[in-house]
Amino acid sequence: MEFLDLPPMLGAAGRIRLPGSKSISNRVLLLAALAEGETEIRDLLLSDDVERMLEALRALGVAWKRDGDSLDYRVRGVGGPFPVKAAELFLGNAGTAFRPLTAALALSGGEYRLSGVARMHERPIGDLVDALRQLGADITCTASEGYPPLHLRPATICPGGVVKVRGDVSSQFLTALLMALPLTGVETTLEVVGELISKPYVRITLELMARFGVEVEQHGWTRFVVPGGACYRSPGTVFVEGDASSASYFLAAGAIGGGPLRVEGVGRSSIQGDVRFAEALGQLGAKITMGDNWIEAAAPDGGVLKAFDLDLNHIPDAAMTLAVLALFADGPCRLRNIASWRVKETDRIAAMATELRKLGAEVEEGADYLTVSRPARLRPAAIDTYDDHRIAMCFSLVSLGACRVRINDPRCVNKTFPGYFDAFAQVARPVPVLAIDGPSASGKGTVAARVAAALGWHYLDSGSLYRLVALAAMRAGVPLDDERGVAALAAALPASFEDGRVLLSGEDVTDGIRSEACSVGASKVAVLAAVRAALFDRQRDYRAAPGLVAEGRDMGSVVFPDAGIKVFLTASAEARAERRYKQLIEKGSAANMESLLKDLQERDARDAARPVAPLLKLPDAVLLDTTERNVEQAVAFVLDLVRAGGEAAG
Ligand SMILES: Nc1ncnc2c1ncn2[C@@H]1O[C@H](COP(=O)(O)OP(=O)(O)OP(=O)(O)O)[C@@H](O)[C@H]1O
Ligand SMILES: Nc1ccn([C@H]2C[C@H](O)[C@@H](COP(=O)(O)O)O2)c(=O)n1
Repeated sequence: MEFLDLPPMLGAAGRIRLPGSKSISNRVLLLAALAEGETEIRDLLLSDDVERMLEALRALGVAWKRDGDSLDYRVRGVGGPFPVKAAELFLGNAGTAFRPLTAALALSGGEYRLSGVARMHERPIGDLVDALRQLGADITCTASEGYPPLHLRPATICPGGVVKVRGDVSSQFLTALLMALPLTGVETTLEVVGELISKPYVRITLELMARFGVEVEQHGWTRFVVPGGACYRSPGTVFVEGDASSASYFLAAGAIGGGPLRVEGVGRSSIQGDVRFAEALGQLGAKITMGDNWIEAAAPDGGVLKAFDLDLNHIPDAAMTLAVLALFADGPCRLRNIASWRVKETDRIAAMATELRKLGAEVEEGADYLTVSRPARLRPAAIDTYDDHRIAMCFSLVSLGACRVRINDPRCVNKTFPGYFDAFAQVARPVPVLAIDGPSASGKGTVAARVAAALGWHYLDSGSLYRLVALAAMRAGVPLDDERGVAALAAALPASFEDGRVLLSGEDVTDGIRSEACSVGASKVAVLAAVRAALFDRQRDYRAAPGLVAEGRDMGSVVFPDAGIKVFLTASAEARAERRYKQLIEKGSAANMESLLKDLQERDARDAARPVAPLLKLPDAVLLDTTERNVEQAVAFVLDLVRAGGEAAG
């Protein structure tokens, strides 16, 4: 499974230009296709769901053209029902394509088969099918009644009168009927049965239909009269707003990551309901400012968001972002009236509850609500994303809680925001890491500890972990080449570090792990892949604000490959043996230069030749050879490098 590891972040600020709105893009494409005349669509969203709509339109006889590599498209409308009367359409998991196309095709007098991915076939469409059958449409649910795939056959459509449609499962059913009914040319009334959910999305539909020349008479949220004799006409050019649901992740990042963080492409004049996410964020204490086409968020005074209890029926998609923000609030939070989450890309109530719990949150899940209580400390976790773009995007925010997080299958964001993680990386500042790797006795430990002290950063001596594992194995009588046995010890290593002392099960072993037996043992257990894997997360947990200096053999290559500065610190084998010799003599231990040099060369060879995480100088590491440099000079060199942002050369 592909995954993306996000390190803990220090904060987030900056500006993001949002991709186009998915809801507007797919509605405008369909309206432009059914309209008379050519429509120029600017800033269309480029994503999987929009691709599905574009492919379907082409298969249905609608000519469209992209202007070079831009986000601008020209659609030549067919001025009525689709001209192609037989087609098989695969619509992935795009609800905004599947539902409206079902309605438009049911009224187009052809034979069509519509299918999608497995999850699409679990998402209900029965309410829309029932409504279309009232008009005379011939629709068969080929696998299971009420669910895709669908088979549509030519039928005698009898428009006019009143068509009833349920509005309490998905507002897309009403949207689909509203957009398709002008194809009949006959005035028809839609009556909503049950409480209409996600009303702002219906508002987008009505607003866009009006731009294409069809004004629907609206009676509250229960009756909609689609006029007779009306047909869609191209308005010429349509600009697609930025996606307000996508804006939610960045506004949230500004609120928990300090900010200010500005999103461009949506604002006060937006027709998307999800701009009201900003209002909700304001209720949590975030500082929100807004212009016609932008919104900016910054952390509340005091830095902590207020706990909330909100009805989120009007912003079901952006509400997922609030579920993650509950991890940053000062008390238990409740998200109410979100039953529609159950029939989205996945059962989002169940999925969010499961993933929030992995982070240590206490979550209560109801039919249409979630309550979330943050843990005292977030626990790093691998988040499953259920092929749901919004789960991937909203859980990226966890990294702003001083917590590393793994996002499994991160490409699922392609559904609506293919460049999401690049955009997130533009505004989120990771906790910096300085990685110092090099051979034994090169001076890494001495230099790293001094640099860390000078910067006020944390310090990781990764070699001491391998030394501790070797010591624990020798004490437990586990052979050093017993990979499973040693890895089991490494996974549960009862080690701690206090004021420069190293403790194993509470016993001070600071000097003990520096013995030659432990040095040789460490280099033996370090070749075992399972041991390295067992220590991997433990090392990554050292990354904490304000920064980390990590030293060892694979800090820059494996444990912190995204380290901002990488140093390869070395010295000639003779210089290193001499330093080790002096070190031992000063401690009152016996030492022999010749055997020290031989041991060191053997260990160098073992560290460099092992197949897992071998010691090597990475192309992006700065070489620091200390053969002719003393400790102070080496420390000054590294500090200069940090101050220059890692650009100086060795
Ligand atoms: N540039 C230097 N010049 C002279 N002596 C140095 C220099 N750097 C470190 N030393 C000395 O060399 C000895 C070994 O250094 P240190 O323990 O920091 O190396 P190391 O690379 O961390 O070793 P190991 O990998 O075995 O833990 C120490 O006594 C240290 O004071
Ligand atoms: N990241 C690391 C750190 C250390 N090792 C190995 C290499 C040595 O043989 C042993 C002890 O390390 P030292 O204290 O000398 O730095 O552990 C490693 O493989 N990877």
